[in-house]
Parts: sequence; structure tokens; C-alpha cells
Amino acid sequence: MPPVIRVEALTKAYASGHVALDAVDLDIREGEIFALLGPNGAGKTTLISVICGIVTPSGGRVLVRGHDIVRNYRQTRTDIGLVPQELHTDMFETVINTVRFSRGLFGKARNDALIERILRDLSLWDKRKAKIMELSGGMKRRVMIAKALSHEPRVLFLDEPTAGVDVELRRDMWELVRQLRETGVTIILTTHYIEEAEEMADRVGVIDKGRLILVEEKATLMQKLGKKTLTIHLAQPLDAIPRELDDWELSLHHDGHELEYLFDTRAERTGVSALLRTLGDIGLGYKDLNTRESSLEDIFVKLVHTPQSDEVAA
Ligand SMILES: Nc1ncnc2c1ncn2[C@@H]1O[C@H](COP(=O)(O)OP(=O)(O)OP(=O)(O)O)[C@@H](O)[C@H]1O
Repeated sequence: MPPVIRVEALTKAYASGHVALDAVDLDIREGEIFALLGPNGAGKTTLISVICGIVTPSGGRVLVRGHDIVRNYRQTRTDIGLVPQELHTDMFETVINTVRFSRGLFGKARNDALIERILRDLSLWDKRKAKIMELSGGMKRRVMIAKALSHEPRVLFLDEPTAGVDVELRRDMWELVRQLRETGVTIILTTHYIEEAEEMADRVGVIDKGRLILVEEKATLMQKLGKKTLTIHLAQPLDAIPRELDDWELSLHHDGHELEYLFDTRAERTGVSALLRTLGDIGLGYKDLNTRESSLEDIFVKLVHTPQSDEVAA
């Protein structure tokens, strides 16, 4: 199946000269949930904005269902629903009119049955006559999704859907996104919450300083880069890691009470037994040991903190 979105050598340099996207290549598969992860300023919003036709690219091209976003702007924009970070709408308008109006903007005929279904799916039907200003933050976010879905897009972009929302609302949002995918909509979300990608995505892309540094199936990513962390609960706290332990990748936590060792489970020698032996040799006692799998968070932190090869050269 051809990709629903194809991004080729996409570059964006803002007028300031800042290169926000640097030769990005990416294919989005029909029906997937793709999470684009990256720290602040990495280029996530810029990438979405280019695909949605809000920001003009400096180089490269983007195809949405085979159509070029610059040459076939109307067609490609119709295929896309965008849920931006903030709601830009008339606060005095009712929920139902806001959503109806959004559909109209795309030149689509009024369809009350569809709007009712969207509002019901998003638990907004009871609020349909409320003014936007009367809604809670969580409801406003759902109105943004309803607006984005009103013209029946094939691909939905969610720009940081759960930034600043509480845990419960975040879970509701995740559930909602899963339900949307069931309806056949392809979903691309940006986030800096690793947990969000870990929870929902089929594939994960990591962007840093305008470059897509990794795209991988979530499961493969976690397995491939799978490391384990050994936590050693020390009998006595340490001020610093003794030099005798320089050979291991260690870090101190909890006021020096815990020593953590990050090791590769696939390595021929994990170094665990040698480490424990050395601890004994230098007289460092411990009360307990435990290991845990690395989370996507550990992997991510490691990735974005690993200098790219050309930076090393520079
Ligand atoms: N209109 C603009 N003019 C100049 N520079 C811009 C413009 N918009 C964004 N940038 C810069 O481009 C870079 C990427 O910004 P972008 O908003 O795409 O990042 P992001 O990954 O979405 O960040 P965040 O997670 O904070 O939303 C940043 O350094 C930003 O300052």
C-alpha cells in the first residue's frame, strides 16, 4: 500500500535563517498511529505546519495520498484534519455551530447526522448548545478535535494533544485517539511525553534540531535499544562514584543511596558480575539489587543526548 503521506528531503529555513527542518524523509502508513517525539524547538510543529500547508517549505516535497501539497493544496488540505495546540475560535459561538462552520470552510455540504455522530463520539452532544467560553479545558480540546474531524479527513494531526492536561484527561484522550484509529483515520501526534508515545504509537519518530534521527516500530525500538538498569541499594550513601568503578556506566541517585548501572542485555558480557565483585573488593556493601527494562524515556534521553556524527567531527 502506498504511504498516505510521503515527506521527501523536506527542508525549512525560516526568514531568520534558522533551519527548523533539515532534509527530513518520512513515510506515514495508512491507518497507523505515528508519534513524533522531540524536545522543545526540535521542529515538530514546523513539520506538521508544512504538511498542512500553513508554512511553505524551503526545499523537498510532501505528497498526501499521492498529491503534492503545494500544487494540489486544496485536495491535500481536505484530506487532513489538524488539531492545533491552541483553540482559535469565537468564544461566544455554540459548540455545534463552531463544528458545522469548520466543515463549511472546506466547502462541504451541511451534514447534521455526521456532526451529531462526531459530537456524540466526543461526549459533546449534551454541550452542543453551550458557548465555547462556558466549556472546561478538556471539553475545549474535544471541540478542537470535533472541528478537525468535521470535514471527514483521512489523516488527523494532533499537535501535543495532552500538553498541560491532568492525568485522567490524558487517559481519556488516549482512549479517544485509539477509537478514532478504529474508524480508519491515520493519526500523527507530536508529543514530548514519552509515556504518550509508549502508550499509543505503532511507530515512533524522533526529531532533534530539525533532523529526523530515528523512525522505528515502537516494539522494535524498545527491543533493539533495549537496555536494563541495575539498581544497587547501598548500605552506606556515597558522595561520589569511586574511581575503581570508572569502567562501568554508573550514576548516583537518591542522595547517594542508589547506584544505577545501565547495561546492554544483548552484550556478551553485561559487566554485572564484575561490577558486583569490584564492589566487594573495595568494601562497598549493598542491601538490595534490582533490575528493570529501560523505558522509551531512557532510550529517548540517550538518543537526543548522543551527538550526531558530523557534530563530533565539527
Ligand atoms: N516563524 C518562525 N520564524 C523563525 N523561527 C521559527 C518560527 N517558527 C519556529 N521557529 C523556530 O524553529 C524551531 C522549531 O520550532 P517548532 O515550533 O517546529 O518546534 P517544536 O518541536 O514544535 O517545539 P515545541 O515542542 O516547543 O512546540 C525553533 O527553534 C523555533 O524557534
